[in-house]
Amino acid sequence: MIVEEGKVKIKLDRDVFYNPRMRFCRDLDVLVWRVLDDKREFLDALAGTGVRGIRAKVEGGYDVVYFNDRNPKAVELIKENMKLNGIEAEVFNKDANILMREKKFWHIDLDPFGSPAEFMDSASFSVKKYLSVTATDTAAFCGSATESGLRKYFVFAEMTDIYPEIGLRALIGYVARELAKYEKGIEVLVCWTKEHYYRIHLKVRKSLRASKDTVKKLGYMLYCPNCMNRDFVGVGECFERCECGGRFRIYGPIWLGDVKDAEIVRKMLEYAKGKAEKFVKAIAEELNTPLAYNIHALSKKLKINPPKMEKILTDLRENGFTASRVHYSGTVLKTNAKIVDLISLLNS
Ligand SMILES: C[S@@+](CC[C@H](N)C(=O)[O-])C[C@H]1O[C@@H](n2cnc3c(N)ncnc32)[C@H](O)[C@@H]1O
Repeated sequence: MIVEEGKVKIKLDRDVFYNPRMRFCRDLDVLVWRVLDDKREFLDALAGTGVRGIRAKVEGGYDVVYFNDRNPKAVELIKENMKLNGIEAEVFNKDANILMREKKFWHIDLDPFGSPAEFMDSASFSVKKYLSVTATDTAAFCGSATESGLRKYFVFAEMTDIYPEIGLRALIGYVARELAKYEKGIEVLVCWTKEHYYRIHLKVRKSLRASKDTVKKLGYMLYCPNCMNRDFVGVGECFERCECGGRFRIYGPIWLGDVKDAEIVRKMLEYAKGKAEKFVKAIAEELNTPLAYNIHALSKKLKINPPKMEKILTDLRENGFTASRVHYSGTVLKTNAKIVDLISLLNS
């Protein structure tokens, strides 16, 4: 069977993984790859059918693409798919960790089954400029599988009303920590969460300065289960009890820095169409702050009917606060307002 995706054709095989549900993710990836300015080479490290690498070459504008998969059947299929799309590239049949230890790559794409953990050390060693990572074990990052998050990533989280925000930032924070071991720092170009996965695109810079700056952007969310208050502190910072008297829970480490490069997202919008345009617009309009609230969860706690999102956003802005929607939920907003200010607006 052959499927069409974007501008490419992909032959499928029942012994090689291909998920049609990730097509939208790959459509967004193509937008990112198109707007990067320094495209030297791209490693599709866990390639499956080769769809990502083929789209990186045909639609993303990469001259040199490498493919790798340890499944020999995937390697055969990648070669057939390269022919089908008229492209030439080197295809490796190795354990991705070995390949990334043997050779350094400009742009590495990691699209594993579930967790990226087993590949992060070698990818961090190898990567020179760009790193794209998928994680589908969202439960470990967002707090619904707390023990697994601790074991795999040394991230402690529990479920809160803004678990997608915390999960995505926990993944970025984890990848940043892995890179920092090799004196590499990051900037987040763009990232998103949708359905069952997180996807992050990072610019990597190798320098002591960059890695020091990156580590300074790691920290924790303080969350009071009693009153739903939340705050953020850097590593080593002191905190006190919540104003309500409740004891804070500490979730993290998570990334507290920006979650997008506005210029990259603006350029992505120039090419985005239809569903992708709507999604990228939502990312563009979202504030960079980690301070987010789920208005429905908060309204339930206050025993009031949740207001229309547009109304509460307007109220916040009219009262001098920043406010935006988020790309991953219709009931979550971001703002610089403290919970007491938000509650007083919700109650007014
Ligand atoms: C989720 S699939 C990749 C899907 C593909 N990137 C796509 O967009 O359709 C993960 C792939 O990684 C391969 N894989 C798993 N562990 C690996 C390893 N240690 N080294 C190399 N390939 C590996 C599997 O054979 C599988 O094809």
